[in-house]
Amino acid sequence: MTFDVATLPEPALNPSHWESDDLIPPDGSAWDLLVIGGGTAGLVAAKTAAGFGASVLLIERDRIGGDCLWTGCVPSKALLSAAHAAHDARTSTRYGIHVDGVTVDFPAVMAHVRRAIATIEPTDSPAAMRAAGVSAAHASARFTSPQAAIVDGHQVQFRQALVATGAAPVMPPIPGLADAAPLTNESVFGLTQLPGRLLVLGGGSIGCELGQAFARLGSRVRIVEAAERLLVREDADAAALVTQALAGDGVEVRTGVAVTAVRPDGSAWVAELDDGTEIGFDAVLVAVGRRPRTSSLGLDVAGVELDERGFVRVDARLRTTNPRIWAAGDLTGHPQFTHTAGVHGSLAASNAVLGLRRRADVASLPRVTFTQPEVAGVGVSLERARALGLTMRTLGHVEVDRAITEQQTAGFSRLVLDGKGRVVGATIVGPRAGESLPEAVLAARHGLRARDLAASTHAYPTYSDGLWKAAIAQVQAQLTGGVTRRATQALTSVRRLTLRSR
Ligand SMILES: Cc1cc2nc3c(=O)[nH]c(=O)nc-3n(C[C@H](O)[C@H](O)[C@H](O)COP(=O)(O)OP(=O)(O)OC[C@H]3O[C@@H](n4cnc5c(N)ncnc54)[C@H](O)[C@@H]3O)c2cc1C
Ligand SMILES: NC(=O)c1ccc[n+]([C@@H]2O[C@H](COP(=O)([O-])OP(=O)(O)OC[C@H]3O[C@@H](n4cnc5c(N)ncnc54)[C@H](O)[C@@H]3O)[C@@H](O)[C@H]2O)c1
Repeated sequence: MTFDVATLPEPALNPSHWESDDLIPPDGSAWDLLVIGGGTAGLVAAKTAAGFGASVLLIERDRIGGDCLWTGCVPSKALLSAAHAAHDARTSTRYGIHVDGVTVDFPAVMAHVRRAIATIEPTDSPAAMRAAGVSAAHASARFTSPQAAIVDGHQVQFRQALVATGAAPVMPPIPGLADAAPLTNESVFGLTQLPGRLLVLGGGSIGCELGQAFARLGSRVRIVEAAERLLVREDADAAALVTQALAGDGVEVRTGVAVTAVRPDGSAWVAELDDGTEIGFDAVLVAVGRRPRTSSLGLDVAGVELDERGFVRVDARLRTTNPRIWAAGDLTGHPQFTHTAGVHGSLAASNAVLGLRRRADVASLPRVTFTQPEVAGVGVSLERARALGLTMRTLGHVEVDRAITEQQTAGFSRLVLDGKGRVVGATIVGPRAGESLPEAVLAARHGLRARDLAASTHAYPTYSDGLWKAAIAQVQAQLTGGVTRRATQALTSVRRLTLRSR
């Protein structure tokens, strides 16, 4: 079986030819800020700098909007929403609602995915950039010196520059894999037919999200993950709940094994695993991580060093080893999220243009994996909390009334607290967990304590009750232990005596 992996077909979705602005800066000599890469980091940086009155030239070689808009967050979340709708229809019997004959119209699902992209695209478009005061050019850029780059054959001088060229999917060197035309995030959203049997290499965020999406849309999905478990960056018990949900979706999860070779099998393919087993498949999606896009940029000529993993080396203020060049987003080695790219792009631009010395936040960056159940986390993980001897409060969602009313109790809310009771981490697993996370992010960022969360009334019945109840449990534990307990008991006795004597 062969899949027609076209690039996104609608003209509105393929604005690969757009008019470039003039490459000559307004003062005729040098741009205040040259931004290379028009993904989230570059876009936010360019708009921020232009907002401060800087002359800004943004260079993008493909589509403005980058991975998030075209091949990442937006299409994956749109695909997941369709898949979850199919799942809800199939499983509504538990609420006494019977839906017969759920069918998936895959081309219509993909049209929904493209509509989501097309609706968001105008906010990131070249026109939007111009409206924000940014000059944008459709070209590749390469540094030719620490203060100049070549763009479309033209030398461009800059006072400062920001590199934001993102990351690309890693392709493992498995013999025979290339012959099977492996899908990546760059091609999977161009599928026009649902794969019958989909093999997914990698059980990280992409593997779990897209593995679940395709399974719920009707593919027979197998995920092969080299590590001992899925979602290695999340708490083990959170990952276990996702593994359980995937099994419920019919996904076969194989961990601790690796594919050693791929060979053809008629019109399909077979993957050979290092435990001696084999998996037959029609299409394979590779999601084993992403490598920074740093080649062909002339970074060496510009004096910009890479770290030992190949990411652009930046200091806490996002300055590279060339003091005139900054970097933000997926190519820096910071967690690869759109919100990180945006916040760091803005921060790097502010530091560059205004000469500020703001430092990038790395301790309270949120993470959300949009499977069902959703997994949301910030700060210190369970494993690290144990190693550091920190306090943890975990509340199972069997105690959250909203979860009970929705029959979605397979989840939990966890707070990690330091010795002073300050929130230093949180993990939430359950429906819309990412929507309950921000208060934990706020707490971790501003040193709030469990008692601050406990003292803030949460609406009933919401999923945020989970975190609230965990905070209350912590406060109650403090009140019923040691000195505090003796003090409250003494107060109660005094009050009792006072009232008796009246
Ligand atoms: C399937 C998938 C799902 C994801 N889901 C989420 C999610 O739900 N939430 C989340 O927070 N994150 C998600 N991410 C991660 C998120 O997409 C990235 O972290 C984010 O897009 C990084 O932005 P960036 O600006 O660093 O890079 P990019 O978006 O990759 O932008 C870099 C741009 O630079 C351009 N470029 C490269 N080289 C040159 C050159 N030499 N000259 C000119 N231009 C150049 C590229 O064409 C590209 O447009 C997802 C990623 C994937 C793959
Ligand atoms: N919801 C989100 O925010 C979201 C969604 C998707 C992607 N992303 C971002 O994109 C990045 C890349 O995603 P990803 O899933 O490709 O990477 P990842 O790092 O999250 O996971 C890759 C997985 O592949 C495994 N692996 C490596 N080599 C392998 C091999 N040869 N065979 C089998 N397994 C192998 C690794 O052990 C790891 O678990 C993520 O780090 C994340 O930051 C975010």
